[in-house]
Amino acid sequence: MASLSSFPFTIGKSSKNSSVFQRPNYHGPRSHFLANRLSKPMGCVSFRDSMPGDFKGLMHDNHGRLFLYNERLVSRCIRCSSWSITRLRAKGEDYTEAEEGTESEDALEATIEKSKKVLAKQRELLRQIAERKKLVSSIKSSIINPMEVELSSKENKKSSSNLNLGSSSKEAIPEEYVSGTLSNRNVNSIPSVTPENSTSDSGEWERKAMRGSSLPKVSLLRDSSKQIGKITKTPESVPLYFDRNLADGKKEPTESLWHEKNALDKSPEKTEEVNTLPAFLSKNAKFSVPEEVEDQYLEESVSNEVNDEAHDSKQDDKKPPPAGINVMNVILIAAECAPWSKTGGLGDVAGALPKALARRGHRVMIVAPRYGNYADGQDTGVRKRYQVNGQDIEVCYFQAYIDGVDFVFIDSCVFRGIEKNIYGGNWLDILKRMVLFCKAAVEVPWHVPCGGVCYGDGNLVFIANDWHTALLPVYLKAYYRDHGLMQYTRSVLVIHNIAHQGRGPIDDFSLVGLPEHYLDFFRLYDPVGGEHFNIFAAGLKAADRVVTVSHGYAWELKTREGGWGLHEIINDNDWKLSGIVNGIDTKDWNPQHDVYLKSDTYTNYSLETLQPGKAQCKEALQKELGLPVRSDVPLIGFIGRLDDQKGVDLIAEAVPWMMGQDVQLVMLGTGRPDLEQMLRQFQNQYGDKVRGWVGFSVKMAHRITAGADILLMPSRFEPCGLNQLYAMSYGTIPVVHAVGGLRDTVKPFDPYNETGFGWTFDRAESGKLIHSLGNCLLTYREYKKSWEGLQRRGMMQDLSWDHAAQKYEEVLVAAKYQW
Ligand SMILES: Nc1ncnc2c1ncn2[C@@H]1O[C@H](COP(=O)(O)OP(=O)(O)O[C@H]2O[C@H](CO)[C@@H](O)[C@H](O)[C@H]2O)[C@@H](O)[C@H]1O
Repeated sequence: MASLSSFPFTIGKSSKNSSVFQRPNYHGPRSHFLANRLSKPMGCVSFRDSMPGDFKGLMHDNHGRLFLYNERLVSRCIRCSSWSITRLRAKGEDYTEAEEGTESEDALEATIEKSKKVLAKQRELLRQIAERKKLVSSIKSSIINPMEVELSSKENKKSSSNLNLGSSSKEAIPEEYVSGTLSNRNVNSIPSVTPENSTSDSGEWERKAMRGSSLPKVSLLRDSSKQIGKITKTPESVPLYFDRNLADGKKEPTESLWHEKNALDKSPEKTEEVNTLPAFLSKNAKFSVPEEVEDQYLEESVSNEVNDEAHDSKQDDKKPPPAGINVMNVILIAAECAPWSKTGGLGDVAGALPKALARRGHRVMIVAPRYGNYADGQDTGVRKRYQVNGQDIEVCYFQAYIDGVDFVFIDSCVFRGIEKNIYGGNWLDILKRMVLFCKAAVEVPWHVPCGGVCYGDGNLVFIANDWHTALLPVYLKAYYRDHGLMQYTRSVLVIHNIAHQGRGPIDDFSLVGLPEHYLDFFRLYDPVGGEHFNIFAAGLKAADRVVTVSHGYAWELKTREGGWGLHEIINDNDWKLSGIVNGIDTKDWNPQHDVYLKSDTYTNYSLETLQPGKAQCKEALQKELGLPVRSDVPLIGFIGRLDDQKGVDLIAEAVPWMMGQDVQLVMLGTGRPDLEQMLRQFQNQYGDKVRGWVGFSVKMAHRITAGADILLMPSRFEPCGLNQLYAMSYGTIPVVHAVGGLRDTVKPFDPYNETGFGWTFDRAESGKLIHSLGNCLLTYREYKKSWEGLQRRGMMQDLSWDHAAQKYEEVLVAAKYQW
């Protein structure tokens, strides 16, 4: 750290406006409870985006505790993590008394000296604690050993009677424990796993513990009497709940089924009350925290700090994660998550963004409903009950750790069996499902141990998605932050599609279980709906930050046409809105590895094998769909929901023209019955040229993307659009309406400079579509080199989530420091 004396400043009086930067300086028990939920020291902290302009370029040490910037000394209270800022005075600078006080130069120097001593003492104390922790750790390992030793070999029996402290105890430890090979073989027999066993930073040990799925889930909670979430059964011992009604084929939870199922849920033998905090729905719930819980958090926090200190030297030679000092705990919640549940782009994003954030070093969880009996995910044994419209509904939590991400699936009778129709049922059914989901999701960081440890609320940010989960930021605020809890937890709401808002009559407010004064968050008037209840509106107001999925759409949302009645709220909250273009999951959507191209004469291909590979896929697609197998005919594809948004009617209007061309057209989609019928009709009418596949088939979507030459996306509006991104990465040329994310991502072809990725048209009209498609077909037929150039440029783009994840991180950090 830069020495204080090397700076040309002396300490002056605290700046009057410093309070704007200060978190409340609590020192009572509650505040420690909260402060310690900051989980671990934040490391060095940059305020770039969150501090006012004059704080840019903050200088700081490596542990986030003391910073010097311009004329201010910024320090962080180690006990409660609050910040304080002290104005420094430049040497020789003359301040008036009224402004800066009258401290003498000597007194100020003395203060600096005193601060230095305090810091040195703190360091020394931390060092000592680290030493002791190491000692305790080695004692614990020695205690574990004898149990294993008895099981494994008589030879090592000696060691159990020979427990020594410090280095000598190491001799008693069989080699396998020291080298760490134990975890692969006998992990179930370890009575407890503690952070002290780890050799890396606390974030890392949490992740490592999570990988060992066979570890007893509660073993990391040190003292069962102090556990926050007491789990009384191991996952294996909890019977899976099987709903006969659903097995019998009753799929959609109707109003009566809703009641019926809850009656089942209430059966005493199935109910397993979990003693957890906070339980805001319990009648006796009080927003207070028992002493012992606070103690535990205090202990854990100190332990984390100590571990961090102790491991500093080891970390030095490790490559830090890209997120560096900005590493956070992130919980993304979404109504769908690919590959388990998907009706469109939201599922793709929920399945991929968390992984990209995890690659940057964040601890990331995705929470989604458990619609089916997913093979992935173990029952954590945690049971909770929530009130929804006067009914008491039980949920349980399943958990899996995949690709560095914790997947938590919320299981309840109201979600089960609707994986093919996740937004099915009437408005009230859907609303109740989302209320239940959001109430359960906001408590996940308290109840669901991932790798043995709950996320807690420190350094935590929720990412909610679309109206289905827009209640979460509201619950976070109403149930917690308004009561002084979860003060350091933030929420970000992502707009994937503003056209769906969760609208209902104003009376529906009574269903969401919020205090009366929250009605104004939901109340909205617009000429279409009149005065109504609007969930998206409430989420936009309550969230700390709002993201939408492209820059173009961020702009459109603020217009009367693009905001769908919410433009005024969005304009009012413009300061917290960012546009971030989606990425694609390059594991799933990659022509080189695509699993759906490995059979039925399809083939994987790359930039190097583009021509033969794509030609083979085209031939395979034509065969599979029963179209004439011809390599010279341009094959045009469309994939998407059959509704107004996707501009299917524009394609319909263009079909007669298209059929006059030598082309083939393949359309895959599901949605509005009249549009589905239209697809069937085209196929009947133009059997040798058109195939209309009505249904949802991920396999066909991949195969069309690979086998088609051209992808049509005449969307009337498109927040981002993923199909054009998939198409470009498969060497398929997009022809799109230049709107929202389509305009952002498809740079029009410039034949003079041989740049661009496809064709765009500027108005959602069939004539414009025909014009662009005509130029595209001409290039396909007459300018083979240009065509190949278009394909190659598209494939060479980095469309992965990594770039977008970095942008999300900036938003998360901005939210974190927003007070
Ligand atoms: N019948 C079918 N069979 C198989 N797969 C099908 C299918 N119909 C659609 N799909 C798949 O669903 C996804 C649709 O993604 P989009 O981005 O086009 O859609 P959507 O409008 O749902 O999402 C909203 O959210 C996303 C994510 O932010 C935004 O990109 C988008 O603009 C916004 O409207 C793609 O993976 C596509 O292949």
